[in-house]
Amino acid sequence: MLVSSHHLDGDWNNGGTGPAVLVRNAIKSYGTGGKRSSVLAGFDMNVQRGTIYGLLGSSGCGKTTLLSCLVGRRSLNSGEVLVFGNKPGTPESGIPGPRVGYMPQELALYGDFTIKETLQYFGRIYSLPKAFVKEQLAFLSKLLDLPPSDRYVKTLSGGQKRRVSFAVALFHEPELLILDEPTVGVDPLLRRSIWDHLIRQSVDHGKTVIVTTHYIEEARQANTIGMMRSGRLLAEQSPEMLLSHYRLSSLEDVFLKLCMEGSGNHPADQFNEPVSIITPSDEINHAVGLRQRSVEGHDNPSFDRNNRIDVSQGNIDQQRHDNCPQLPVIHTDHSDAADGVNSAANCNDWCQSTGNANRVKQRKCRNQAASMSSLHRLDALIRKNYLISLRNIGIFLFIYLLPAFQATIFNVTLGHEPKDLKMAIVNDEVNSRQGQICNYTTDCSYSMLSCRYLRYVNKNIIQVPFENISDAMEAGKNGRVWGVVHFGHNFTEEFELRQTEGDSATVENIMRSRISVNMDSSNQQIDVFIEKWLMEAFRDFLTNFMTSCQYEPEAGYIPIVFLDPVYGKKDTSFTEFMAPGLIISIVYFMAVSLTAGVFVAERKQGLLDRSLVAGVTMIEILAGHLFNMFTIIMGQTALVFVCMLVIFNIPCQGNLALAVFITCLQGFVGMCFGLLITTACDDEATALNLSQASFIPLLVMGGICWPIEGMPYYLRYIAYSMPVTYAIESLRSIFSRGWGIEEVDVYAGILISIAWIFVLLILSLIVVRTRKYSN
Ligand SMILES: Nc1ncnc2c1ncn2[C@@H]1O[C@H](COP(=O)(O)OP(=O)(O)OP(=O)(O)O)[C@@H](O)[C@H]1O
Repeated sequence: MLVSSHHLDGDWNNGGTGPAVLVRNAIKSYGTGGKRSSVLAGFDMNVQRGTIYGLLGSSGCGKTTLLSCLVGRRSLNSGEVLVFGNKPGTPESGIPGPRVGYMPQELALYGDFTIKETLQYFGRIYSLPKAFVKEQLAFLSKLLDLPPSDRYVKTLSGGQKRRVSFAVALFHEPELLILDEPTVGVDPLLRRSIWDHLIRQSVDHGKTVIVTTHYIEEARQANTIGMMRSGRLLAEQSPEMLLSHYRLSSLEDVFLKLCMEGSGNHPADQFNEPVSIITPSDEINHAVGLRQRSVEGHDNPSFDRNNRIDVSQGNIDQQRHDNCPQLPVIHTDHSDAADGVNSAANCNDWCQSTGNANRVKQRKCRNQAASMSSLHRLDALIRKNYLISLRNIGIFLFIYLLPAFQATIFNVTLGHEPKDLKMAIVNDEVNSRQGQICNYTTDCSYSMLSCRYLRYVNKNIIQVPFENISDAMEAGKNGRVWGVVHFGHNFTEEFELRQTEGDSATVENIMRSRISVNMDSSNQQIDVFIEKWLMEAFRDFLTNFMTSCQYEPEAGYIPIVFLDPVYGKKDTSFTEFMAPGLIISIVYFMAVSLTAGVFVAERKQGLLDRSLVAGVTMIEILAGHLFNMFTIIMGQTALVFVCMLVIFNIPCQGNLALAVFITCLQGFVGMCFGLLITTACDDEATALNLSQASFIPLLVMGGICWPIEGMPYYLRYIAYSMPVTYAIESLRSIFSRGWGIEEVDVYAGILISIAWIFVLLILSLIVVRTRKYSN
């Protein structure tokens, strides 16, 4: 193969003379079983420090896959990747982290940020000083011809967005730049400017650059070119050597020739000797000239800003900088962040001890130390989340107010008595054909008692008189009335006989003294209400009649009486029964869907990959979201309680603070469940579907709208194993019984909610640790 003569066991720790990146026999495939597709098939690569490496290959040959393995976002199936002598992803490698600047192929920017805010976000992630951020912003704006920094990213053209994306990769001046097609959509002048910058970064500052490009000819400006096909390296040499060896004038022709020579499987192994440099185009002349001038000094004022400092200290500083991250790292069993801090602290000590660090080097050391701080990154993430919320203030307010709005809808619509229910009344006691009308008596006379009874029927029932039972039944069948109430011809006489006969009343007498009702029982709730009202009407009628006859009012009524309730009040409304369940379910489900949606949206927006490569851990990203969600849940809970208790007067007999606490806990349970969904799902739709799928089972089985005692026994076990069930019982006990935390029904809800939070968090962490996330 046409390769330069570096060895696998390069001198990694001799002050930075070993290869920056080394890949050996890399194998990577996607999918499993029959769907398995091989992307890297024994790929080798050797990138020297302080050089530019142009990686060329046809679309889909695995370039992006390789780069994602270099930045620690993916891992190989087998083979070895070493970056600065360490495996990416290990704490000692510093990658992901500030040592690498990554420009992914996707834009990986927040549309809602301005250019300035985008760079400020990364400034915070890397803990860069404000003055440096400002300086870099001005410098990169000029270099990359960026639009005004207060322009929102979403309003930029495709090319402008790519330049902003490029600026992000360059921003913290990393040791290793990994750029996936940085010059796509960039005009030729700007492209030259970008390459000039890359060359200066490599020559003057010893930065290593790996760049993929589809513009094969622009790769002539690289020190080394790696030509790749079908997951293998066809050649790895300087562009000049490639051109001269094949005696061709363009790299494109070389690539074609290489592909044809061995169909990508038999690289030109025969060639190993250096050959004379051919520089046929102006571009190459320019590039070579630039490299030359860069070594000697500077000719481009736009780069003099901080390069002068580095050039003066050139090699010494570079060696120190290279050494920094390779200082011994204290290995602990703590988190990545802790390891990172140790590593950074060692570096910082070393840098300070030299006593010779110039401004730039001090900054780098400081950056490296501080950027490892998890708190800084968390701060950056939390600010970013709030900024995004503010940028979408309409949606944000909607989210904040939605639970209160839902609670309002619940109170306005549910639990009220149905009104204007038509009932057919067939009263054969009153012969209207003969001009008879109801005689409403109030004394003790047994006269037209049917009419007297009907006066006590609840006003929510509209009495519709019918001549005969068949017409009334027909109206019932047609849905014009909810039922038929029928009094026989001699209802009053039969009723009187039954009263006087008492226990000796005959069956015929009993049958004829009844008020018979046929209900349309298709609507259970209406059926229950009408039945209740007709029964109540009879009780009131009888009480009135007995009183007027100076009998004991309750003498003729069924001998069961409901006295004052132990807890609550008589006729507790359905609204009051449902309120605790509703409060919990609203807060819980808002938390589930918000958390599930927000993180997947973050992945979709694209900055996730970039943040992760910058050294932000998945746990920090999740913690940032949880912090933002926490404030939202607190606000939502407060608004729901105000709505329920103050506006709609739902009574709370117990400790309000305890009720709010349990509700907030349930919000956190929902948040953790959302977190689990979000960590397990790859796309927004699946995450939202999953969160919605959990809605109905919880609603019907959590005891929100139906008592758990009404469920089959086997279902009760499932119901009680749900996260909301005990909390709803707790809240109900506080609301209607006024119970405190000493009661088992109340503290069970608290303890079980806390247990759920832990279980869901641990499951989420397990998923996070076992998965690699990408946009
Ligand atoms: N997550 C994935 N799951 C399955 N296949 C994938 C995945 N990512 C990439 N691939 C496949 O792997 C192959 C290599 O993809 P990769 O993105 O690395 O190519 P590339 O060389 O960067 O292409 P381009 O130049 O067009 O960006 C492609 O066939 C692609 O479809």
